[in-house]
Amino acid sequence: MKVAIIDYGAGNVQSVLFSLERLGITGIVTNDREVIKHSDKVIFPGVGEAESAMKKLKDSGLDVLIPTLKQPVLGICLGMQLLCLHTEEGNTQGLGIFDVVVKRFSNQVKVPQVGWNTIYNLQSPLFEGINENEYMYLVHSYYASVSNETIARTNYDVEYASALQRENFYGVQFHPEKSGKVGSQILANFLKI
Ligand SMILES: NC(=O)CC[C@H](N)C(=O)O
Repeated sequence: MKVAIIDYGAGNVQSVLFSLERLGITGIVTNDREVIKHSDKVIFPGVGEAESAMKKLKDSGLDVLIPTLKQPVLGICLGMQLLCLHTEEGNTQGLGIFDVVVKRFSNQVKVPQVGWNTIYNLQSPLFEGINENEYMYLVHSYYASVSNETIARTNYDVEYASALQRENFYGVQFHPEKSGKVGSQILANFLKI
């Protein structure tokens, strides 16, 4: 199985690579559009700030490629946010895969959320065999609003979409690669889709 990890200079590709290796898969870290296009699965990681990350994506022409992909694609954290319509972070237009806007948590809570929180209302094959209210690791100041594409929810300041799916596109706000055994199970489920 060929799993491409999109390398656009704004992703935590190494921890994703290690988490795949623990599952017996050697990921291909690449920004080569042909390699990504012909892979069996695509992981779109991301850490950092949306505006500069989107610029890096555009500089490498990956903003045009990603929406055309037909194989399963998993956006992680900032990767998921960039697949949405828009994020308030830097007033950044997203790729518009998910019909969702990304907003900033209010100042009623400590921002960014850093640490473990539960995911619940689990749907989709991504969470097969995963119990409700499992703890996952999160680091973020912005969140995707709940919509009909929501396949998991988390509550911090507000109830928000901690996972999204539309057709072959999946997104998770949490870091499965940093969420222990349950995180590995979610990645294994993605690889089986
Ligand atoms: N860890 C991250 O990359 C966070 C993504 C985004 N900057 C947010 O704060 O929500």
